[in-house]
Amino acid sequence: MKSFKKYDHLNYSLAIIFSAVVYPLINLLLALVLKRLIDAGIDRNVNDLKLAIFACLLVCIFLALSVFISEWAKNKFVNNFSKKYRKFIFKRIILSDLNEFSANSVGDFLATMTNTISTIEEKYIKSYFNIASNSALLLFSIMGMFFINWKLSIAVLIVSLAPIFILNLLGGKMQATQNAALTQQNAYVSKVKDAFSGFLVIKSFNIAKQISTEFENCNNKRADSEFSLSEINNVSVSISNFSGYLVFLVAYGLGMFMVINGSTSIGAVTAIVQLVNFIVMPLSKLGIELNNKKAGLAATKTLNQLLENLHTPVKNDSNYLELSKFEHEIELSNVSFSYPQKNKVGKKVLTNINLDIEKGKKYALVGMSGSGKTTLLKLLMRYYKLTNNGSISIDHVNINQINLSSLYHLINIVQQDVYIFDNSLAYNITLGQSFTKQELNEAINKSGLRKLVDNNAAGIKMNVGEEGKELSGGQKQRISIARALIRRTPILLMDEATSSLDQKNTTEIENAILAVKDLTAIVVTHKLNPNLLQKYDAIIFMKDGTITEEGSYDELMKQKGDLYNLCSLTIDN
Ligand SMILES: Nc1ncnc2c1ncn2[C@@H]1O[C@H](COP(=O)(O)OP(=O)(O)OP(=O)(O)O)[C@@H](O)[C@H]1O
Repeated sequence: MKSFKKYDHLNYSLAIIFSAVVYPLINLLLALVLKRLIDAGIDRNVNDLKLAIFACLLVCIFLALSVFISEWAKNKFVNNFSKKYRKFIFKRIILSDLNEFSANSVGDFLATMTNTISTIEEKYIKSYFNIASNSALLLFSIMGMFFINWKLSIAVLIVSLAPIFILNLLGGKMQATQNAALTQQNAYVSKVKDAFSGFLVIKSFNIAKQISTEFENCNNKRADSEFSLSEINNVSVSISNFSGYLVFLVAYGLGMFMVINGSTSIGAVTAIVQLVNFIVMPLSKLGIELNNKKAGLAATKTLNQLLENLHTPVKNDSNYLELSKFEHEIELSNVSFSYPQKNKVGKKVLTNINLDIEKGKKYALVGMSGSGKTTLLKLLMRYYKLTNNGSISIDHVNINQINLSSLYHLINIVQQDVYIFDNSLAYNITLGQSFTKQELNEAINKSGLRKLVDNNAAGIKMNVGEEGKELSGGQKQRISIARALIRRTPILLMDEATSSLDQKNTTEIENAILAVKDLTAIVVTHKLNPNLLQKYDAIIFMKDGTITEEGSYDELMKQKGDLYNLCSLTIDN
């Protein structure tokens, strides 16, 4: 809890003061004025009785006020905690590196942002306050009882404390069961996510029945683990209830014996029974809350394990260089790369790549499937960091030393798989950043989206649906191209960005990119159109993770090497 207080110090302190100090104190006062009231009645002392009634009324008002303030402050704290903690976790996830993010499934993150955080809020945070207030209530009530009659108090205490030991034994089992329940809940969220995201595959391959069976297994395990949890809760509540009844029996029974033999008054027994209420109730709640806290702790551990694998974002980016312009060249020197793998060394995907990319030139990156073209672009985007093997620099500055936001002002990528947000067409191009109307129109025209905009009554405000379901594959790719063009970064990477477009549209878009004078572009393409390839300053040919040829289209065709062979293969087919 220590680390959670920082989310709202003021309301945390208010809640603790009112629930763990003010409320139990006033409660104790109520028992004492009640004793005065009953004894005044039995003594037939009207003045004392009037005074005691007035005092009781005042105490009741303060009691109600203190409950209101402590609940308000507690809810406010939980509310602020919930806002800030979710924001903090979301930021940690969204700012993580691509390889750290890919080490977990999206379902894991979804479950963390829903189930795990809710369990921490509901079980850990709320139980913390409840434990504090119930412990204080218990302590003040015991003190009051001892003050009124210590002998009766000892008997009541012995009966009250027995169930705590029994409940404590259940705590370990509770934590293990909660862990298991959380794992099942997370698996359930992942399964549901997979089923709905892969709806089209499920329909097309006729596997709805099999997926339903998988869901049923997962759902049964989730429900069973929830039931095990409720069973342990049920046992806790029953033990607490039974001990509660027993405490009343001892307080009333023994108290009345003491009244008969004249060692205490009826007022004192009533006050003690009133205080017993505040021993029984907190005791039964404490058992439950201690178990809740253990369950909440288990969720906190799960979340911390996930965060441990995500790097802490650097607050002060001053260690990194700001690069505001691209003036000369990108240099790849001895670049070798393997994708990071858990507990083993991954297969080498790139070997000793040496390449100079000059400002303003256009390069076509060509090669067989799996030869490493996409990987090369990913390294230029610094999605993965090169560690020992080689370096990539822009204008002689190693990209590992450039701060990411300034790097992405220089370089941008259009990928084959486009993620479309459930928002308007304009939002999907600007991504919520501000651009002028003219800039937006220019990007729409160059990416070939004009017809789509003009044919829709809502124009650029048209909603494209969840994951762009109201768009064709080609339209999604055009949006991705518009996203890159509007940003006018001096370096543009295109990874089969026109694969869903026909030859005419591909030619139009590639021509538009080739025509941008100062733009440095690397375009991965499988469409080996001689008319287009001739327009590139150079063609880079990749094979098995290495560059085997580099030169203009005419030079490479004359060489009759890899490009020639690939083009012949394409024409033959
Ligand atoms: N995230 C990854 N983890 C491990 N290996 C990967 C990963 N991504 C790609 N690879 C492997 O790296 C190699 C190169 O893949 P890459 O996607 O760079 O090739 P490519 O030339 O772009 O292929 P294509 O033309 O089919 O898109 C392949 O053998 C692939 O299996």
